[in-house]
Amino acid sequence: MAFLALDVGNTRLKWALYDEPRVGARLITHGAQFLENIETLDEGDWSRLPAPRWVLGCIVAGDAVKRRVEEQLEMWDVTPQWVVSGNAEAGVVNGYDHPARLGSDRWVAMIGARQRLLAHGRPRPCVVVMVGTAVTVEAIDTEGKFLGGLILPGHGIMLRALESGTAGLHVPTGEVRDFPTNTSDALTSGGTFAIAGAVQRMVENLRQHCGEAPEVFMTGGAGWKMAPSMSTEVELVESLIFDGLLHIANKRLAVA
Ligand SMILES: Nc1ncnc2c1ncn2[C@@H]1O[C@H](COP(=O)(O)OP(=O)(O)O)[C@@H](O)[C@H]1O
Ligand SMILES: CC(C)(COP(=O)(O)O)[C@@H](O)C(=O)NCCC(=O)O
Ligand SMILES: [K+]
Repeated sequence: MAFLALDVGNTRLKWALYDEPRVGARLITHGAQFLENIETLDEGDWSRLPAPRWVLGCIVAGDAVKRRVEEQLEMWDVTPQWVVSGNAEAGVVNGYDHPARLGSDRWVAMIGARQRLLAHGRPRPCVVVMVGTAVTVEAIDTEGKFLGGLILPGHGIMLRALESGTAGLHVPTGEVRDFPTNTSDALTSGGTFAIAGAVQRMVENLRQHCGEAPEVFMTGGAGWKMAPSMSTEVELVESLIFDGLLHIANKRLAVA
């Protein structure tokens, strides 16, 4: 019986259909839509899918978007479940001041990352970077406690902020250069190294805290653009949120 996993961010809805709500389930098909095109899903991408028996997702895009997604899901006889960040799940302990206020995408990605880390062998500290509309950089210690994380603007927001706040920064996208010598390259490199620098700092903070170099996972729609410019080794895992959702589904749904 099929399981639909959803990740609704501030720019795009990402979806993945699996044959079961279980770790190691087979991916049947997947896709993404920009939020402005959500209304096309029921008659478009989703129209020929086998009907899912379960839908589990994380959403950070607000209630209006959530209602629009739920309207599309009415094509099937299924009630979606949305993850709320909790105090602890799948071996990750939430150190946020108010655990439920942590973005559920961040929580789910950390659960996916921790499981992947444990599958690699001995527990280690890890940093989880998500490069989407915003960029988040999370720190998890050796025991699986989420110590805290950074939120910074993504590439697009950084560029739009500079464009709207200045007279002379309206230029095409440039290249990432160590020493940029034109405005386009200066802007593109500035944004990229702002993110890379934040990650490097968090890696150092966590290494100092835990006494061991962390493993670094990167995900998100713009992760592939960031990964080559990182100063530390990163593992790019596009499916981190879906991996986390499968883990949660495995516990909540597979036994039912
Ligand atoms: N096909 C694409 N077209 C435009 N931007 C893309 C595309 N794929 C990835 N991106 C980049 O990824 C970001 C969105 O990534 P995503 O992980 O979907 O964000 P969110 O989870 O916040 O919705 C955009 O801001 C853009 O920089
Ligand atoms: C930080 C975020 C805006 C990231 O959103 P995204 O880039 O994935 O669209 C989102 O996780 C969010 O709204 N979080 C709630 C506040 C918090 O995590 O502290
Ligand atoms: K996201």
